Parts: sequence; structure tokens; C-alpha cells
Amino acid sequence: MARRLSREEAKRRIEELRREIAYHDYRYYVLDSPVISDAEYDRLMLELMALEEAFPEFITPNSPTQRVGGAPREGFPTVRHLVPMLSLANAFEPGDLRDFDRRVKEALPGEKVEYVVEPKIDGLAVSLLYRNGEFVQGATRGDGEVGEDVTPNLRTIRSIPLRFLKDAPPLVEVRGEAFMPKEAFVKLNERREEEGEPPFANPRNAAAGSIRQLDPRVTAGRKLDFFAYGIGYYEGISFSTHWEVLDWLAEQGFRVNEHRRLFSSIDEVIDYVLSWQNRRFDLPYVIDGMVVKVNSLEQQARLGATMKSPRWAVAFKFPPEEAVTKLRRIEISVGRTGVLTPVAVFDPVQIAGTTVSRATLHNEDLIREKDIRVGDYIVVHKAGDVIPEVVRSLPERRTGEEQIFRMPDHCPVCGAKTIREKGEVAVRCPNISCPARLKESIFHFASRNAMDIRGLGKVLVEQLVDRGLVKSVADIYFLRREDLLRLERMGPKSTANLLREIEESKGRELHRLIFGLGIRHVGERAAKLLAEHFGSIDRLARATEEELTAIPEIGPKIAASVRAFFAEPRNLEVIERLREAGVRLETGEEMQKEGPLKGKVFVLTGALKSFTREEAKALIERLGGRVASSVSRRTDYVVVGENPGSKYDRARELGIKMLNEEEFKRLLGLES
Ligand SMILES: NC(=O)c1ccc[n+]([C@@H]2O[C@H](COP(=O)([O-])OP(=O)(O)OC[C@H]3O[C@@H](n4cnc5c(N)ncnc54)[C@H](O)[C@@H]3O)[C@@H](O)[C@H]2O)c1
Ligand SMILES: [Zn+2]
Repeated sequence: MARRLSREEAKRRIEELRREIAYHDYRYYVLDSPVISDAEYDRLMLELMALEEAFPEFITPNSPTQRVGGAPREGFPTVRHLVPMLSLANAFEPGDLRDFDRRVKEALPGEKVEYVVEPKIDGLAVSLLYRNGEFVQGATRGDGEVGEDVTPNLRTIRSIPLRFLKDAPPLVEVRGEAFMPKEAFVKLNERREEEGEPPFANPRNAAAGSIRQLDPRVTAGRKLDFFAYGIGYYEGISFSTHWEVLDWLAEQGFRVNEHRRLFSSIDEVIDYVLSWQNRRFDLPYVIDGMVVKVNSLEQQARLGATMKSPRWAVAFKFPPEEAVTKLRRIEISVGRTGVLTPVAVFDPVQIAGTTVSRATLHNEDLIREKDIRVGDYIVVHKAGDVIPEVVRSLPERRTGEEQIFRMPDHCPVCGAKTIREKGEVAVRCPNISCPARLKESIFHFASRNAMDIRGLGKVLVEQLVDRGLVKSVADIYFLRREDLLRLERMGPKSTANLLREIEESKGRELHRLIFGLGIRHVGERAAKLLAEHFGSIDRLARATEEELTAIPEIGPKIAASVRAFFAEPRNLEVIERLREAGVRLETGEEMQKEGPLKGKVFVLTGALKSFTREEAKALIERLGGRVASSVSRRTDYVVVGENPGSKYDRARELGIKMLNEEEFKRLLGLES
């Protein structure tokens, strides 16, 4: 194609491509938020390279083909790399690998060449400086010459050793890839979506965005990992091959990829590389290709490098996993916070190892931006090889029958008028008792990292809400055996199990409860901080925005959301009902602090001679205990007065310790 353009046309197209690429570089490297896929970006780059090859007179040092990419962002100190961190030349088909092999052999006539093949991890290249075996500085690649000093952030990655296990050479620069495993990527994007933040396009941007955080505590919460794949500058050690370097790194405590292999011919290299084309989807992290490197370091040195990449290595990139299919309809799902999410439903296609037929479209703006219409042919891929996404529509295949999508102005589940707050992309159902929201919140409340009530799955929650048995999370604790037995698939055994699990969940740690309440923007980490800091729900409920933001890591957004949650009378009612049920509303330390009765739960039944109910309650509370209205497994003591009621029988059934008035007084430290 390059050949057919006139000089003038080529010049114009080159300019255009450079401008476009510069914009995408900015989105990708500076904002960590690309708007096109890597495959599309690579196509632009290839076109530019082809044109520059055909018209070399237009090559300038400022062409994006001439540099590594990635400008350091403001906010971090910069670091000059001891040895430039280069990019890698790309190969897209076996023929490109053969060309690479030919170039290498031409530069090393008559020599035997071995190749090391390693997975190309889709993450962020970083350089780690070790002085006398101690980690002293970590930097991003940046533009290859100068990167950003992100030492405190990299220190949070557990697989980066802070000290070498065996040796302590004066100075070594370890290089490798910081990355986010698929599972962490999916979780992070789910959370961002819930909180109304834009999801990351792929694990590489997620890793970059996580490492380039001014607050390293945010990085710490992001579950990053690291593979070492080489060394830059080094003193006081010596190696003759890349393979030795990898072994040495593994001995010092680094994670080195276990799928590295050593080969002596390019045919073996090609076989191995291609064998990963489909197998790669089973890995817990994303690889976007395989890197082939000349093994001998001495040969590497003689081969040298171009401005952009070494001549002794090449990255084979796997073809993008994309498929074209037809968009049948757009469904709306309503989440826990009321956000309406449009979901694309399309004819099933195979992508990255599985069949997919649905993909989130995130929000209305995105649908407009991408001009996606119902009935369109669309290109679908999987972000991070796991999250199905619509890349773009194919307007050239339209028939005129396609429908422009409009977000409903009423909640499809409860019919409430939807709202879209200023500056937000999300449309919400504002009705806090919307069944869709309620189901999601209950499901969240019962989830593993919240109150962990295993028997309370999606199907059961559906029924509980649809039958009006549960109108808030607190109602879970008032479910009766008879009610549960009437539900589908609930026998006596599963009912008993569920009731036991519900009972057990009453004693869960405070941070799980706070997380489980589903306060907007309060994830697991924030919930832990809030629990630790305030010690009890009551104190958290009374906290002012200033008190909240005084906690490091709790920003104004979280603070405002916590305030709004506890300002809502319906939410306070839920808390009261939880208290009534005997759900623990304090941290362990708090219970210890409060008195000798250390959060013990009392139930009073029958009339006492020495004091009224109110007096007894006050005495118990002064000593750190608590009075509940009904007997449960969480009850520690039942105080039995005259004419005890049904609570007496229930307590006997459960084998709870019972106290008569004398024993009770003794426990309170009162003389009898
Ligand atoms: N979508 C967009 O808008 C956009 C914009 C800019 C760049 N990009 C993407 O970024 C790519 C360019 O980035 P690049 O310059 O980092 O090149 P690259 O990703 O093609 O390859 C070089 C990088 O591979 C990594 N790597 C992983 N495993 C490795 C191993 N075992 N040994 C050595 N290196 C290993 C290192 O980080 C190294 O810097 C483009 O191909 C494009 O896909 C996309
Ligand atoms: Zn609704």
C-alpha cells in the first residue's frame, strides 16, 4: 500500500499517523487509559513504519518509530537508567522469526547461536537497583533513558525481594515485569465499575496505573506481582549466558517464569512459540506474546542495539483474539448501588478459549462514543483475556434496520424514575428498596469477604426478596424455619444449615459488617481502616467528615459517602435491627476495653426482685455487656427471674448458661 501513495500523499499520511500515535501514546503511557486496542495501535505503527521505509527521507528523530515511548509524568522524581531500557522489535508471524534468525546469523557468521524463549508478560517494565544486595531504588522504564522513581510503590510487591537471598554484589540492576494477575484485574475492574470509576483497559494499564500512584498504600492494595527477566547494569558478578542470569535471579529470590526454554534452532523456537498461542489462556496472568533472546551475552554485546530495541531479541506477538458477531439486544442490569449497566447480548463466539455471548457496555456515553447500535455487527474481544468487551461496531455493514440505544428513564425492575448525577456517567435507580438493588445488596452482605453466609446464594436471595420475606439485610436474622421450608429447594436439612450459618455470622468481625453494608466507595480495605479506627458502628455512625478524612487513605469521596449512609434513617433502622438480632457491632479490642463483661450478651426473662428490667440493663451495659431481646447462639447468659417465658425453653434447647438472680448479682459484682 505504501508504494501506491504519491510522495505528497505519503507525507500527509505520515504526519497524520504521527499525530494519531502521539495521542494514543499519551492516553496509554501518561494517562494509563488507552482508547484503542493494542492490536489497532500496532496496525497504525506498522503502517507508519512501512511508509517510513518506503520514504526514508521523511524519517525524523521525533517520529514515534524512533523512540521507546512513555514520557515520565509529573509528580514523581525522575531516575536516569544506568543502561537504557529499550523496547523490543516485534514479530507477528513465523516468517518474522526466521528473518530475525537470519539477521542474527549474518551478524555472527559461522557461529552457533542458542535462543532463550520466555513468555512476554503483559505488564510494566521496571528496573530495580540493588546495592550490596539491598533493594534501594525502583523505577519505571519511562522513555527508556529516564524513568520515574516509584521505589515505595514497588516495595509493596511481595515477590520483589528486599534483599538478595545469597549474594551481595556492589551494584545490580534487576529488570523485569510488574504485572497484575487476571483475577486481581477482574476484581479491580468490578470494584471500579461499582464505584463509578472507569475500568482499566487491560492488566498492563492496571499495573501501570497501580504503580504510578502517589500514595503507595493504594499500590499495596492492588495485588501486583513481578517476574524478573534480566539484568541491566552490574558489578562484582559475571555471567556468560542469559540462561545463567535467569538462574541466578531465581537463586536470589526472584520469581522467574517457569515456562522459559533454551533452544538451538529457530525451528524449535517457532514450534514452542506457537504452542503457546492457545495454551496461554490457561495462565493466571496475561501474556501477549513470547520473547526470543540470543542466549550468549557476548554475542548479545556484538549484536548491539538500534535506537529503539536490541538486535539480539524479538517479541513474537500473538494475533489479537477478536471476533465479529451480531449484536442482538442490549439488556439492563441493576447493581447494588442502583447503577444501571447496559449489557450487550450477541450471537455466541469463541474468544480466548471460551464461548461468549454477553459483554458489559459500561455506560450510555461509551455506547454513543463507539456508535454501537442494536443489530450492528460488532468486534468483540476480552480485556485481559478475561472480560468480554465490545471493541467497536462495523458501520459499513449496516442495513438501516439498526436501532440507536437509549438508556431507559425508568428502572426496568421497580419502575422508579432514574437519575444521572452531574459529572457522573452512571444512570441510577434511586429507590433504595428496589428489588434489584436489594437482591444485590443482600448477596453482597452474605458474600465471602463480608458476612460469609454460604447457604445464601443468588437463587435463594431471589426468592426471599420476591416473596417479601427480606426487605433489608437485617431481615436475614429474623428468618424463621417455617418461612424457609416453604421455599423451593429448601428441605429441613438445608434450612437447619442455613439458620446455623446465619447465626454464626452474627459474630463476624466489624470490618466485614461494614464492608457488607455496601456503603458506596467503601471496599474491603476502607472497611478495615474504618473498623480499626472507630471500633464500633455507633462511633462510625457519629463520625464527622473531618474525623473520617483524618484517617490516611480515607478521602473526601469515601467520607461523604459514609456520612450520607448514616444520615439515611432507613439505614439507621437496619443497624438497630442488626443490634436487636445480636449481630456484633464492635471490634474485639473495643469489647475488651469496655469492661469485665467484655461484650457478653444477656437475655432477661421473667421478673427480677431486686431491680427493674431497665436497671438490670443499665448495670450490664456499664460493665461492657449488652442485652438482647431474643435468645440466640450468640447469647452468653440468660438471666431467669420469676415466671420465665418461652426464652427459657429456647435457652435450654441451645444449652446456654442460665443464671438465677443470686448468680446474676454475683456476676455483676454486687453482694447478695
Ligand atoms: N492501545 C494503545 O493506545 C497503545 C498505545 C501505546 C502503546 N501500546 C502498546 O504498547 C506496545 C509498545 O510497548 P513497548 O514499547 O513496551 O513494547 P512491547 O510491549 O511490544 O515489548 C517490550 C516490553 O516487553 C516487556 N516484556 C515482557 N516480558 C518480557 C521478557 N520476558 N523479556 C523482555 N521484555 C519483556 C517489557 O516491559 C518490555 O519493555 C505496543 O505494541 C502497543 O501494543 C498501545
Ligand atoms: Zn429500581
